[in-house]
Amino acid sequence: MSSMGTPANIFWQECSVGKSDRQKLLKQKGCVVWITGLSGSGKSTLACTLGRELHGRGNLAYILDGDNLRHGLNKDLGFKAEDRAENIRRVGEVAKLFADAGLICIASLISPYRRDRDACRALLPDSSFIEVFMNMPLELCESRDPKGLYKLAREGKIKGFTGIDDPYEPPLNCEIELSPDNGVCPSPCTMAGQVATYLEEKGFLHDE
Ligand SMILES: Nc1ncnc2c1ncn2[C@@H]1O[C@H](COP(=O)(O)OS(=O)(=O)O)[C@@H](OP(=O)(O)O)[C@H]1O
Ligand SMILES: Nc1ncnc2c1ncn2[C@@H]1O[C@H](COP(=O)(O)OP(=O)(O)O)[C@@H](O)[C@H]1O
Repeated sequence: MSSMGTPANIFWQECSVGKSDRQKLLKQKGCVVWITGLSGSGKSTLACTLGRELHGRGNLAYILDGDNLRHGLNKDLGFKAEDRAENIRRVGEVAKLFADAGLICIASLISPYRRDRDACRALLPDSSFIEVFMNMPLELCESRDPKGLYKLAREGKIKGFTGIDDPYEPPLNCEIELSPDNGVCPSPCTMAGQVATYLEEKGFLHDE
């Protein structure tokens, strides 16, 4: 069996209830909000705050958080480039299913490689993959260090830590870039509001 392309002797099964029917039911359009950035840049905080904001507006959203998925679906994966690529590929496929279900899927992962993120983008229909770049300086992320992982990485106790001795490739053409304003990081509510406004303006929060 090949790991690429369409497997032999496998046929696509169509069903009578489709994505547009589900979107009408939910009164919204399925999409993927993909939050990328360094550890400690605020990805999970933004994902949760945005999830809460959308819930308050009556929209159905679901969060796929890298840390959480590594407890189950991706528990067999580590942090080598191939493992990160497989991690992102699986989450991209799951996110695609959630979007097809009609949900606003919020994926929050470091996803350090541009190629892996672009492969996820290519899975989604036009403009329904919204890449949000948490463009926070390494010094800020490291000063937060809520899990103590930067400290361990600096001490050489974790090898291949993103931003320390492993790469992070910033997006070249993301839909939304969030960064400090005059050296101050905007509040989670402000940033979630900015993403929600984008979704509203692009028509994802309604079905018409
Ligand atoms: N080596 C190394 N590099 C980066 N991060 C590490 C590493 N080891 C463990 N962790 C913890 O794993 C969380 C990142 O998981 P992700 O699935 O988002 O990573 S990736 O997208 O596959 O790169 C990440 O969570 P966040 O801090 O929320 O980003 C870390 O807590
Ligand atoms: N906008 C923000 N302003 C101030 N502190 C923040 C903000 N967003 C997140 N934080 C704090 O920074 C730390 C890392 O945030 P987190 O969401 O866990 O980042 P990530 O998921 O990217 O690792 C946490 O302690 C969190 O409370």
